[in-house]
Amino acid sequence: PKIRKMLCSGVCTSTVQLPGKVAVVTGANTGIGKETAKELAQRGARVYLACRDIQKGELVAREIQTMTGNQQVLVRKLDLADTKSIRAFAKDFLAEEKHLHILINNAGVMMCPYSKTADGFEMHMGVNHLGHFLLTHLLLEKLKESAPSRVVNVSSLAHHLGRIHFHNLQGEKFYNAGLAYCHSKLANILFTQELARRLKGSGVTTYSVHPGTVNSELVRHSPFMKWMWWLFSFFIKTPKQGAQTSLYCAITEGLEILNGHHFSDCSVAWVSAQARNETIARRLWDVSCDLLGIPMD
Ligand SMILES: NC(=O)c1ccc[n+]([C@@H]2O[C@H](COP(=O)([O-])OP(=O)(O)OC[C@H]3O[C@@H](n4cnc5c(N)ncnc54)[C@H](OP(=O)(O)O)[C@@H]3O)[C@@H](O)[C@H]2O)c1
Repeated sequence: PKIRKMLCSGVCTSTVQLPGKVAVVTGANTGIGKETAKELAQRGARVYLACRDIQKGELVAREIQTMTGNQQVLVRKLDLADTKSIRAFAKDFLAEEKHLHILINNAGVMMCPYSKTADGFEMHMGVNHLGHFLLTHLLLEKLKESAPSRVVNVSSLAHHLGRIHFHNLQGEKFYNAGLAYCHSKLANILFTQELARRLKGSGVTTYSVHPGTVNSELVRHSPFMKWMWWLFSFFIKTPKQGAQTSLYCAITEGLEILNGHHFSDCSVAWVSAQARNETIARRLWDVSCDLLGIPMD
């Protein structure tokens, strides 16, 4: 238990309550996203579970409603591997809701065999980075109108192994499933830093997080990783523990001065040299806009 406590530190101790606040959590039907949504609902927020599988989402929404007594837990369809679905989600959300105070870009895929999204993007880059990039762009005005508001991008320690190869962003030339995940998690941090720079003074702040090594379904595509997760399951975080840093960045008072920073175990964490490179962050922003057909400013 002592080793586990040491490895699984970082608890969000904030007592902030969230009545009247609106939150969206992507990939909220399982793992870290589900626990993050539960924590937000527990504090009284209206929480949208943005899931690609509505049935799974409804089951979880009922579970959270029963556990927290908060009936304002809603499920909406969002498939980040399809820009049409992202646009439809945003359109309906904007029509339905007056505010958005917390956006948690949590959903993710890891170590998929080479495959493409509906729009032809490599799956890791498409879902983990481009999907959330577009979603955030579409919801940005609402976040600004609702300020103070926050965007939390769930990245990973694995970003240290990532590189942004602009000539091979779609990974077609030399595909490695493990590295493809790392590249997309690096993109999450670069996106956060560029977004923070662009949002300065708007009242919207943004953070990237490493949730820790968490026992979840993320390793579903890799039998080896599944076995490793099983072997070390006693030492790694539970999804509830994994949700703490996202929650910390979403609700902790006074965190605005750390706009754009990366967090792990509810503290500021070190990022790789490439993740600190402003030129790469700006170029990735422009390339992402170009790929998604978003006008560049
Ligand atoms: N677990 C770890 O050790 C760890 C470490 C570092 C970072 N992270 C990050 O933490 C985040 C959450 O991961 P997790 O561990 O909770 O994994 P998980 O249990 O596999 O949950 C991932 C969530 O993302 C959803 N998702 C996948 N593809 C999607 C798509 N195309 N559209 C919409 N939703 C989609 C999944 O939906 P379905 O259930 O429908 O597939 C699921 O709800 C990820 O960004 C991951 O990279 C995890």
